[in-house]
Amino acid sequence: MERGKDVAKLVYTHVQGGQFRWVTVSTLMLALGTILHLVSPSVAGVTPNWTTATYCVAIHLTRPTYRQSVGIGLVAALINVMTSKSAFPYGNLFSEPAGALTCAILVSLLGRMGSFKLGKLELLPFITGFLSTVASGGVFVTILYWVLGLPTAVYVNAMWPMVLMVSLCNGIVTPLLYVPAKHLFARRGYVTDKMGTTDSHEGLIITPAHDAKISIEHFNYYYTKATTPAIKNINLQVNEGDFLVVTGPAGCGKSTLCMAMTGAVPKFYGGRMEGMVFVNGKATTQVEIPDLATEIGVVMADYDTQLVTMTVGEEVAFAMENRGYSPEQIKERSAAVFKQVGLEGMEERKITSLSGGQRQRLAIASVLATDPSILVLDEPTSSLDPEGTAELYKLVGTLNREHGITVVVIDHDLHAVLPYANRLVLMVDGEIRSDADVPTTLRYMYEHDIYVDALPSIFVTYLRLEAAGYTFPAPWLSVAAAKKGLTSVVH
Ligand SMILES: Nc1ncnc2c1ncn2[C@@H]1O[C@H](COP(=O)(O)OP(=O)(O)OP(=O)(O)O)[C@@H](O)[C@H]1O
Repeated sequence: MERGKDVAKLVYTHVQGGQFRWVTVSTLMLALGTILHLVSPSVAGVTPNWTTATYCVAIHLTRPTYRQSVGIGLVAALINVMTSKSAFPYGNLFSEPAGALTCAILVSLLGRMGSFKLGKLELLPFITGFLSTVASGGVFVTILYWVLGLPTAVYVNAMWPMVLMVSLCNGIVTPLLYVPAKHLFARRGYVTDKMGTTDSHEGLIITPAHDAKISIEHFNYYYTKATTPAIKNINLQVNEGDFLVVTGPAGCGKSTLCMAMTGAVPKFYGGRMEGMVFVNGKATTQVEIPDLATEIGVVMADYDTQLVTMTVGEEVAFAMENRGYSPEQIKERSAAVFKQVGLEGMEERKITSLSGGQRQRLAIASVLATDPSILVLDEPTSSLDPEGTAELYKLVGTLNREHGITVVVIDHDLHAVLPYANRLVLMVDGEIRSDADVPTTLRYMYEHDIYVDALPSIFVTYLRLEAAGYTFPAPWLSVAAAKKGLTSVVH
């Protein structure tokens, strides 16, 4: 274990696609393999085993675990069984997992021994393409020999030579597929140009400098392939009980900051991160995204995409089932959460029959189900009408004040949310320009002419009257505050 790592010097690079990268890449490669398998002609009865060649490429590029590799092999086997014209294709169910496992073992063992190169040519895809096909073909013909009771002479003199010929073909086609696939996926950010450059913070002890619910320290972030950072040197602490609003012009980095709080930046989006984001004292690079979700619940602007079941009750239960709650716990917690968000009695309703505002509440209920202490809402009102917006923020304000949930809201539309906020952060071009109480940041925006369109008109009126020489006991963030202020002047 390394101790005392300076957070300002931490760097973490990650490839895009996170923990599901191997699924994406192997699915695309197997789809290509299936097409090639269906269209490629055979020369003198010999054709490459395209399925094996394509999953070898996927395993090379993403380096899945042995178990994941066997899974890739099983998917390949099912494709082969379904597309095969052979009388007994079921041997594939054993042969393809064996081929995929052989490839994974070779990539892992030989990869550790360094790069095998002949000039610029990488030899590893040739070796794995050949030997994985020997393994998979060998298992396949051996099963065929046993099941069909074929003569040993046929097995030795016809089947094995055929396996070796196909393996040789695969030794040639695997590198031919590997090179363009590597460049293509690297261009999309799914694999790094140099395999093995993904950093790991495993084993490091990384501690926050601040005792906050969320502590963002010396944080810079570059999206994959970006040359300029989307987030620049951010230091921000969200304290327990805060209702923090983050605002700023389009493209200033608000959503990126929000995703960094959930660990999705950089663990899902990939890219390069400097510094650290801590949630409840844990470095986000050292916690898996689903584990972080029990501490920090996130509702996105397109909240409908977060709803995956048919009924309201199932939606909230689903979140808890995934976290291993017992049926009794699910019942008890569901009732509490529906009460919190004001959806009691709607458990049996179809989600499609709910209004936009109700679906938004349901999305909040399902993230609250696992009892996170922090709630992050990224532009939650973008598809709500003014009434729905007001109701939503009333609910979030109650969750904050009465249930002690720390809240971070990202929004353009400030007038509805600010009456509940205790802090307002202004971001411009990836940087924080103001982090203060609400009136101070609003005044900063007005005086520096930054994003003034978002200023609540009541506050602008207050500032104009103040500039004209009137003084009021408190700034105006609501009509009620303005009435109070005006009354104090008149009387
Ligand atoms: N997946 C991505 N890949 C590459 N660049 C991205 C990606 N998402 C955002 N960016 C870039 O990062 C910068 C910050 O974007 P972000 O979405 O965080 O801003 P925002 O303030 O939330 O914008 P908006 O208010 O329009 O939602 C922008 O320049 C954007 O183009």
